[in-house]
Order: sequence, then C-alpha cells, then structure tokens
Amino acid sequence: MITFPNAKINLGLNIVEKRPDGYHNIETIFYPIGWKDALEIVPSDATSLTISGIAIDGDPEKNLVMKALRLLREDYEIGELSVSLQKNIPFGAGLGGGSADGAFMLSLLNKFYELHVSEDELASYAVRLGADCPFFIYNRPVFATGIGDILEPVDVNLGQNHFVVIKPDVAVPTAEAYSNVKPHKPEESLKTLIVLPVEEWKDVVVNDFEQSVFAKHPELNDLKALLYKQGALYASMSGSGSSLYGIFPPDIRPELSLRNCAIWRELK
Ligand SMILES: C[C@](O)(CO)[C@H](O)COP(=O)(O)OP(=O)(O)OC[C@H]1O[C@@H](n2ccc(N)nc2=O)[C@H](O)[C@@H]1O
Ligand SMILES: Nc1ncnc2c1ncn2[C@@H]1O[C@H](COP(=O)(O)OP(=O)(O)OP(=O)(O)O)[C@@H](O)[C@H]1O
Repeated sequence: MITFPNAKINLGLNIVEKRPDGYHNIETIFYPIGWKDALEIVPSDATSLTISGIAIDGDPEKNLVMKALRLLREDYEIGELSVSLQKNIPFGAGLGGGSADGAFMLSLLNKFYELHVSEDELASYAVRLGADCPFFIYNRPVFATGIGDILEPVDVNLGQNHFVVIKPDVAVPTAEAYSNVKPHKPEESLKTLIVLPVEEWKDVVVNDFEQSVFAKHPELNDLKALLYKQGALYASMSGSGSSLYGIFPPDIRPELSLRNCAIWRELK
C-alpha cells in the first residue's frame, strides 16, 4: 500500500509564550501544499527502511516513519514490513516533511491493518512524534494553537492565486530557531487577520521566526524581497525556515531561476 505525504506551509506564525516543558505555545495557520514524498509498505520477512531521493542524514531507526511504526506496535499487532520512502520534500525547510511522513505512516498502518483507530486517536499518537504531526492526520487548513497540536478548521480564501515555494540551500534546525526568539502575545489573533484579503496580509500576517533567522541568513530576506519584486501579493518564510513562499495572482508567473534553490510551484 502506498501513500503520498505532502508538505505544509505556515500562513503566519506567532510564538506566544515559552512553556514549563521547554516547548512554546504558538498560533499559526497550517496549509497543506502539493509537494509530496512517497511512502510504501509491503509485508516482508523482516522490517527494513529504504530511502531514495533526497539524502537524509542520521540513523534510519530515528526516521519518523520508523518511530511511527514502533509507536503503533506498542498497542497493536503489526507484522514485519518492508518500508520504502521516496524523499522529495526538503528537510530543515519549515515544510514539515519529516512530520508528514510520520503522520502519514500512522494513517497508512491504520488503513492497511484495519485497526479502526479514529482520526482524533491517531492525532494523539502523532503528537508524540512531533508538534507538527497531528495536523497531517487531518491535512486540511487549520488554525493551530498549543504547541501546534490544538487544531480548528479554518477557511482560507486564496481564490485563483497560486504559490511559489523556494527552498534555499540553508537548513535551519527547529530547536535552535525557537531558542532565538523572544515570545510575545500578538496584538491581534491570526484567526482574525487571515480572513482579510491576501492583498492586506503584508506586514500584519507575520512569522516571528523571520527576524532572527534573517539576521543569521540575510540572503533569505533578499529572497523574500525578490518574491515581492516579482509581484507576490504576500511573501513569508514558512515555519522555522529556511523555505520562503510567495502568493501570486493568476496572471503573474514569476520566472525564478535561482542557483542552489529548489523551487515548487502550486498552480490552481
Ligand atoms: C516550526 C514549526 O514547524 C511550525 O509549524 C513547528 O513548531 C515545529 O514542529 P516540529 O518540527 O514537529 O517540532 P518537534 O520535533 O516537536 O520539536 C523540535 C524542537 O522544537 C522546539 N519546539 C517545537 C514546537 C513548539 N511548539 N515549541 C518548541 O519549542 C522544541 O525545542 C523541540 O525540541
Ligand atoms: N522522514 C523524514 N524526513 C525528513 N527528515 C526526517 C525524517 N525523519 C526524521 N528526520 C529528521 O528530521 C530532521 C528535519 O525534519 P523536518 O523535515 O520535519 O524538518 P523541517 O523541514 O524543518 O520541518 P518543520 O520544522 O516544519 O517540522 C532531519 O534533520 C532528519 O534527520
């Protein structure tokens, strides 16, 4: 059985406060996009993971798909599996690629083994893999609070506008990015701001990671400026970076040929 874990972008991200457990309460809109990995499971004599595509550093046992498998095995009978992961979504990107793989693995196992675990229960498993993971169980636009795990469906009206996502050749570790931001309560909730027309998001729908990440990597600020220069109605960094995205009107197809960058276009 095969599934296609997709990336997300964050439309705005407020880091509200640091919690006693070291995590941060945030406010963000998670928005699924069509940049996808491929994840396949086949029953086998022994459990293994084969990764193709973008090379991921680290121990395969630490891969979120294997963590997801071990997590469900604590409570359910799951046989030996040969797992194949084609990595297309860049990591260290703020696109949630690893989180998507972990969450999609939970949903895939649930389906394949007919475990009948509800979406809400799957989301409780998912948060044990990472703060971004529960969103990928539902995989629809949501307003997220808590550590990113309290989810409320939201309508985001982007009309016929389309996305261009740029992943520069810079990786930003999430924990380090959080440690460089001073949390603060936003003046106005993202939930209120996101209903404004996209043309009015500039300067009000903000990502609190940008200031410190751009200070360390000024070229990311230049790329954001380039997106505006090319006609974006709104441009931002996604999550803790390093990806940047622009939302463009239907008649503007920016010609971006950037060295050392992966580019994803999501046309309507
Ligand atoms: C930046 C975002 O992608 C925005 O959507 C997420 O908040 C990150 O979510 P994630 O990658 O799933 O994060 P996790 O793997 O759970 O945590 C990685 C590290 O980020 C920090 N972390 C993460 C989420 C959060 N709400 N507060 C945090 O302080 C913690 O130091 C944690 O050790
Ligand atoms: N299936 C996976 N795909 C990518 N990275 C993985 C995976 N499993 C574990 N990892 C580890 O997680 C790290 C990056 O994870 P991920 O792709 O979620 O980060 P990201 O793109 O910065 O997203 P975000 O910060 O939004 O969660 C990598 O350094 C990698 O070692």
